Amino acid sequence: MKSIAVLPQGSVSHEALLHLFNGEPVKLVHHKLISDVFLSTANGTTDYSVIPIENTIEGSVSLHIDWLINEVDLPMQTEWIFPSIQNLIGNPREFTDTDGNKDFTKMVKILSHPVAMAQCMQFVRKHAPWAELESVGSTSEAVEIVKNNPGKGWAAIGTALGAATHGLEIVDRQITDHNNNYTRFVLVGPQKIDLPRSSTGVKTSVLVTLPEDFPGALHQVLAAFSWRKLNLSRIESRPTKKKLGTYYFYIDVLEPIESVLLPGAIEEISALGCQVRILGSYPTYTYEEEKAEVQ
Ligand SMILES: O=C(O)C(=O)C[C@]1(C(=O)O)C=C[C@@H](O)C=C1
Repeated sequence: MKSIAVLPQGSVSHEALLHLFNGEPVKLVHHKLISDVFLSTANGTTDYSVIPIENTIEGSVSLHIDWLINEVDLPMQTEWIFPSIQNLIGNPREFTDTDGNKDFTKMVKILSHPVAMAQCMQFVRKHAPWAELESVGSTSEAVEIVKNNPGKGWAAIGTALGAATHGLEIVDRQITDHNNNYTRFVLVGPQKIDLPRSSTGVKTSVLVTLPEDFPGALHQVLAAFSWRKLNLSRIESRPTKKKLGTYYFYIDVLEPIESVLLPGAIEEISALGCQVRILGSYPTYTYEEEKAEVQ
């Protein structure tokens, strides 16, 4: 049975993983921090790690992309999209007035994962702008902390599964600022994986470092893809962390690495003096509702 490292039970990552495996038995190894999720597969304890890398509202989860680039050498083996549905979770009796109406004036503190918190900032500013905000390692850790601190006016932003896991109630349902809130997850690990569902596409993620003092280098890199009509779905720059003003370009190409034209493009880019690293070439799975909304 495959073993998979993932954030704690009831996190969005956990929900997303259950969706991807669609009932196929897997051994889950939960970790409080995403760094430990990465390290678990990097040091061989688990076969794969679940990593959130991009969100509709918040954009790239930069910390996780930086880990993939700088801290570990774990190929991406699959990518899938899953909705992040966030709720306000706590003990409703703490947030109800004497007439039984919702009353957030006693909300002292709201805890969540920083990405989940950012997805709900309009709600927070509107209903409890006075509340202290505290970031923790996952939405489910936030729920657990609230559960362990009753009567203090604390609430968590998290999933319905997180509320059920820790025996707390949903005070307000679906509080995300935009309805179409999806997260792109990747499964990283040394081995390819076969999944019990059919993929919706294939992608290759490439990391390109440009040579210094080469005017027009990025233009030439992009030209190597464009004249071959290789479709790019994302390009993003990240600091190399080695010298101020030097960047990697993270590029997603909608082709498998073994396609006819992609190896030629990579050769051409290397010949320009760029360093090229393949982060993975893998199947992608689109969430059905998201596909319908985008079309
Ligand atoms: O805290 C969680 O529940 C997570 O799975 C982490 C995470 C993230 O790192 O982006 C995953 C998806 C959500 O959109 C918000 C938080």
